[in-house]
Parts: sequence; structure tokens; C-alpha cells
Amino acid sequence: MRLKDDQDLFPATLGKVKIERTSSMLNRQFYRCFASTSTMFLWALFLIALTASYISIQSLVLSSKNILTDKWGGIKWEKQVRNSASIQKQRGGFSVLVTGSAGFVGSHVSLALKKRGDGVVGLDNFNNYYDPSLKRARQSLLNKNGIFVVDGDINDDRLLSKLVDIVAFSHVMHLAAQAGVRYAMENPSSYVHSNIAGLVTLLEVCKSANPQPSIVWASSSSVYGLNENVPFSESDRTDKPASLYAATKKAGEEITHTYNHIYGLSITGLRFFTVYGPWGRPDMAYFSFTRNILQGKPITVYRGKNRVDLARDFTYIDDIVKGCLGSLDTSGKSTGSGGKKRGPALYRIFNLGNTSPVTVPTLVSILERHLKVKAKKNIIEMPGNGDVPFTHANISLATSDFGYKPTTDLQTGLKKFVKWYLSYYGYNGRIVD
Ligand SMILES: O=C(O)[C@H]1O[C@H](OP(=O)(O)OP(=O)(O)OC[C@H]2O[C@@H](n3ccc(=O)[nH]c3=O)[C@H](O)[C@@H]2O)[C@H](O)[C@@H](O)[C@H]1O
Repeated sequence: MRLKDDQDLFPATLGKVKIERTSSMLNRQFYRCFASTSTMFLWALFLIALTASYISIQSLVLSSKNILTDKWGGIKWEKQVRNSASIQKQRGGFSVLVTGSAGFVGSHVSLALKKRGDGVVGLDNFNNYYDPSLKRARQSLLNKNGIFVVDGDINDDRLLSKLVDIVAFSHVMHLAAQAGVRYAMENPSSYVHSNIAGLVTLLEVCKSANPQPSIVWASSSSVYGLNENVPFSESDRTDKPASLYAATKKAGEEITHTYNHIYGLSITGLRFFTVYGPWGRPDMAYFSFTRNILQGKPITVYRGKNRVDLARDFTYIDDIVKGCLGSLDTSGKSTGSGGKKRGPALYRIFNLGNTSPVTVPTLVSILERHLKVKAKKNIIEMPGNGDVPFTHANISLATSDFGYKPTTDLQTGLKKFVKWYLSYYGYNGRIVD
């Protein structure tokens, strides 16, 4: 049936309307009304269905938020975490969460733990403080050795809680940090974010975990600041930091003490002394000097007051790794559980240095020898940027507690670094196959 047009339904002159026409008009109005009601009903149904599907999509998005946005979560992810944490040793092995595992020290420590049969799960946020492709390359090295690296931040308490729910970690090796002394003047908040807020987030999760893991973490030689007692001992005062970086590491030592005291967490802080070696950090002097020397670019060498050369107790990565493992092995258990202290736990701080400082110009001449290229040196007075004139570790405490004994001098260690550098980047800073 064809619906009549508007002229039939709505007469232009009301007085001229006939009865039969009126009745058919009523029918049509009824029909139209019914038609519009059913249309409305259909629209309502459609809207309800639309709302329902919107809500279910939203909840799907929310429930898979971890996978979509946080890059973690899901059954496959959990399986990877568990596999990576599993201990290969017959008896007495650890399962260790290594934060900053795609970093310089973190990657070396992770590999050493895995090699001796411990279970290792890595965590790294892959930030771009320096070239993230180097961090990704370290990550694939770890992957090849059966270590899964979780892509996430130590400030993410949901992620950390999830990790300690999935695995009863015996230890946390906390090496994630904002490093670098001079960069603290450019980006102060990143130091507070990682070295203070991130540390507290991690400690909060660890103190509530059941069982509580023992924690070993990276402090820094920079806490000695303007200390003049030589060599630097753990009992020396550390209340004169020269940079915000140093101040955040010093704050970390105080913060960890409170978590040990209140919650019974076993905590060991390691004061690393200018660590160097293969797979190192491109922001550090030995690394950037190598790059510039090979590319024929000048290097800036800072000099202290009264033309005194700056010196560092450069410490080779393999020695640091031994110190980290020795600390883990002797850290004892945390005594609390679920946020309650059950007794006193170890609180320790150790220097991990080399005990023989070398001046920066000597570092440069060793590099020149290994690279067989002369450096273009630009020597300037040390700017007021947080640097200290020298560092020198007294390591007797670490030696007596876990037999720490560095064996690599700067000459030997830099030779190994240069060998790695050339194989990784090639002669002109380009990557060779
Ligand atoms: O042990 C630590 O606690 C710290 O060690 C490291 O700091 P630093 O000892 O300052 O190492 P690094 O930058 O290699 O400078 C070495 C020397 O070269 C001088 N230096 C530096 C740069 C430059 O362009 N020229 C120069 O002369 C510079 O003045 C210095 O004398 C870590 O980076 C830091 O994260 C922290 O772990």
C-alpha cells in the first residue's frame, strides 16, 4: 500500500473534510502513531544494545589495560615471568628481581646470576637518558640467556605488586636509577622520580610482600661529596653532597634504613666507584672520550683548582659484579612478613671500589694507546657542576664480609672495553655486523 502524500492526510481547508475521509484519516494516524512507536522502540533497543556493547568494550579495554598500555599482564606474560624466575640449581639457589636489568651494571649482574643457576627476572623502563637501542641490545643478550626483562617502571606499584604475587623472590637487586652526576642540573626531577619516589615505591611493595625479599641496591661513591679523609671509609661523614645525584643517593641510604628498622627488611647499600667496562654507559667519560677520539672530535678534560688533575677510583665491571653477588650471598633473610617486623634484619653499606685512583689525563692516555689515535684535548677548569676532585675507596669492610677483592686495573679493563666498543660500534662509531 502506498502512503498518500501530505495533501491527502492534512487537508489545506478543515471545513471541507468528509466523514469517511475523516475515519480513514484516523486509521492512518493510528497506523502512523503505531509505526512511530515501534520505530522508537527499535531505536531504544538499538541504543540499549549500543550502550551495552560500549560498556563491555570499555571493560575489555580496562581489563586489558596492562597489556595495551602498561606493556605487562596476561597469561603468557605471567608464564614468562615464572619461567625466568625458576631456579636451575639443585639446592639453595635464589630467585632475584633485578631492577635496571637493561642497564650497564644490571645486565652484567643478571647474566652472572643466571650463569650460576639463580632465577632472574629483569625490570627496566628503557628510558632515553642515553641511547635506548643499547639497552635493547643488552635486553636481547639477556633474552638469549633465558632472562625475561619486564618493560616497566619502579614507580608502578601495581606492576611491582603483581610481580611479587607471581614469584616469591628471595632477593631484589635494585639497580634502576637516574645516574649521572652533571645531568642532575639539567633534569633534577628525574633524580627525585627514580632515586627517591621509585625507591620508596619498591620498598613499600617489598615490605608488604610475603615472603619479604632481601634487598641489595646501588648507592654511590658520590655520597662522600666533599669528604677529605682518604681513602673513603663507610664510617666517614656523608653530609656534604656536591650534586643532587649524590643527595638522592644519600637520601636513599636514609630511606632504606627506616624500612630496615620498621619492617625488618634486610638491606645492603653498595657505594659503586665510577664503574666502567664493556656494555657501559655512553654518558660516562671513558665511553664518550672513546667515541670522540675515534671520530676525530675534541674531548673536554676538566681540571681541578690550582691545576690539579681530577682523579677517580675507576672500578671494572667484573669486580663490581663479584661484589654484588657477594652481597646477595651474605645478605641474610628479611625478618618481616606482610608489612610486620618479626625481628632485627641486616642493614649494611659497603664501598665497592678499586682502591687505586687514576687521573683523568692518565685515563685519556690509556685510551689513546688502546685506540692508536691521539685525542684532541680541550682542558678546562672544572665547572661547578657537581663534580668532586677525587674518589678513593677503602674496601676493607667488603673484603672482610664477603671476600671482595678487585683484580682488574684500569689499563687491563679499558683494553677489554675498547675491544667490545670496536666490535659493537666499529671504528667510526658505526655498528659493524
Ligand atoms: O661513582 C659514582 O658514584 C659515580 O660515577 C660516575 O660519575 P663520575 O665519576 O663523574 O664519572 P664520569 O662521568 O665518567 O667522569 C669521570 C671523570 O671524568 C671527568 N670528565 C667527565 C666528562 C667530561 O666531559 N670531561 C671530564 O673530564 C669528570 O670530571 C670525572 O672526574 C657515574 O657517572 C655516576 O653515575 C656515579 O655512579
